[in-house]
Amino acid sequence: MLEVSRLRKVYGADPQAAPAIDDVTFSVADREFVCILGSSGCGKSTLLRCLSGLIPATSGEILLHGDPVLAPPKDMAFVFQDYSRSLLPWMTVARNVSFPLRYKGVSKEDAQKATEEALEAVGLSGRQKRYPWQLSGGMQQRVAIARALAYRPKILLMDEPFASLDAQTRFDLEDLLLDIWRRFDVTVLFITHDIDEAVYLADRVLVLEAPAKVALDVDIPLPRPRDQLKTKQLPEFAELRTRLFSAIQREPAAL
Ligand SMILES: Nc1ncnc2c1ncn2[C@@H]1O[C@H](COP(=O)(O)OP(=O)(O)OP(=O)(O)O)[C@@H](O)[C@H]1O
Repeated sequence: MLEVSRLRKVYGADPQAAPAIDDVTFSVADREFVCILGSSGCGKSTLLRCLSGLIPATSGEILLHGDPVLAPPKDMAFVFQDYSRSLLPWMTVARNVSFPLRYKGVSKEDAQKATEEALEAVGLSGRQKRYPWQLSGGMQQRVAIARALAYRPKILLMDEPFASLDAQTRFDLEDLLLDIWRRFDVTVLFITHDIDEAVYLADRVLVLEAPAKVALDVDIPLPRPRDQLKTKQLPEFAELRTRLFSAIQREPAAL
């Protein structure tokens, strides 16, 4: 369980500066898939960076399984939008996936096994000896996902991981992620500004409004497994999309 209460973040030392996050409270249950939706600049990435322990909050509390998050927790992994900067170009695909495991104290044999399993899960078994720059953008993002998976996280934080990919690759990776989420029993917190993506993936969608306040918390009761065509044709899908779209446009009627 992840619990966020009264979180506030002001960048810099000036206490009068506008907050990037004002007053955010929510919780995420174990194995839940939660999407965070909000317009550009409303504080989504700042929120994720605070949750990951990469930057300190100005005030408020983040608890992961009851423990305060003050630094990146061991059982948390991240996938960011910019895969080209998160993969190390001088390391092979296999090394990119396995190197964080050394810092976790995993033996060489176990790291190799976890790497092979993770690369298989993302459909890249045959590319272990390639370098990231020899792969397409979608494949590079699969490597980043494999690296997160090999780490065996209990919670996966993803910051617009598919935003810079073409539509077909994006749909494929959304389905891959749902499959992985089901198989690996992981909690996922996924940031996006794509309403369809949020509704398609999530159990629950939180809408943030600037400066990062939770404006809406919506359950997504669509049946699983989901299907890119059939799920998106459901009338409930269209209703949820309209409701979230109105909330993002800040139409009071929708809130
Ligand atoms: N390192 C920083 N120093 C100062 N201000 C920052 C910093 N990072 C972000 N901000 C400010 O905090 C606010 C929220 O930014 P953030 O990147 O969290 O928004 P976002 O919702 O993720 O945006 P986008 O969807 O465009 O990525 C913005 O006003 C931004 O200018």
